Amino acid sequence: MLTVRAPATSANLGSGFDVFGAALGHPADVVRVERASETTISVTGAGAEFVPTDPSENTAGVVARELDAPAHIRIDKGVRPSSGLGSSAASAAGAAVALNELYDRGLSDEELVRLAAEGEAVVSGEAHADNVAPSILGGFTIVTDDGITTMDADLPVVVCLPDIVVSTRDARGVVPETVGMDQLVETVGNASTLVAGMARDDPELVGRGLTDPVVTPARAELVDGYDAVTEAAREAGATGVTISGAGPGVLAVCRHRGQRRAVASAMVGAFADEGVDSFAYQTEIGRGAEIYRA
Ligand SMILES: Nc1ncnc2c1ncn2[C@@H]1O[C@H](COP(=O)(O)OP(=O)(O)O)[C@@H](O)[C@H]1O
Ligand SMILES: N[C@@H](CCOP(=O)(O)O)C(=O)O
Repeated sequence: MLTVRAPATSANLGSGFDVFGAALGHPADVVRVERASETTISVTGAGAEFVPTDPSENTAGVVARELDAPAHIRIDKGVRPSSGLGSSAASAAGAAVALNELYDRGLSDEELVRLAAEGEAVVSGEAHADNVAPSILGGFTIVTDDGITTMDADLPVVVCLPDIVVSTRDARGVVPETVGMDQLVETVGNASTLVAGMARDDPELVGRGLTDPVVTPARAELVDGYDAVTEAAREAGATGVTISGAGPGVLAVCRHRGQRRAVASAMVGAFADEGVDSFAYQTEIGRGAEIYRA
């Protein structure tokens, strides 16, 4: 038996649609694997009732199939499904790391990310790796067709999770198919600012770089109260705010750790004013998947 803790992640970070991602200190999925002749899956924890146990529909089961590594897989969900916090990716990442170790396959980090992305494809319809990369590698990640760049980053964040469901598949449906040159220039500028901010652990630059004129405005329509929550977080001191992944989670970058409480409370309060219950994680950019032997 082998246990892996695979963290939640926040993809896109506004200006880096389908490219940027960051591991969060918490929450996380815990994936336990045991060799078996056939793969079985059991799921407990947050939103377990919404997670399929058929291996061909579960991201962890698809990873086991792709790696030809049958196992009894037990998933304890810390990351609520359809949250924008990479829930399905955390299980895929945890399974990839765990089964690679259990079966001694010796895959490289990059191979593990590609394998976990295949698991993700069962949910979103395509193999995007911007959640599985940070869940496996930790820190801030940049995923392109040419490879993965990782960066350690020390940044306090709040992620507020409203009690509404937005599936990644639906949220991909509202993304505009074309962009104008002005929007392209603005996005490149903001993405560059964000990367410089990550390299310097500078919350002002990262906050500025979170702004995106294309994807986030389209998706904000799916998140009740998004504008009010953004304004409240900024008033409480956040340097920048955006939708986490495909939503409905909302991510705010803070200047220092001590500020997270006020930002979290402002965001929860603003959602409540719109009649939406929510929970805020006060966290930071964190480590990638970790193996525990039991
Ligand atoms: N191991 C898994 N953990 C969570 N969700 C899973 C898993 N396998 C399949 N799913 C499906 O993935 C969907 C959630 O994924 P997604 O929409 O990408 O949300 P998130 O933003 O939280 O990743 C749900 O419909 C769920 O049934
Ligand atoms: N780049 C993807 C990321 C989806 O993240 P999730 O946490 O909502 O699964 C997208 O924006 O569609």
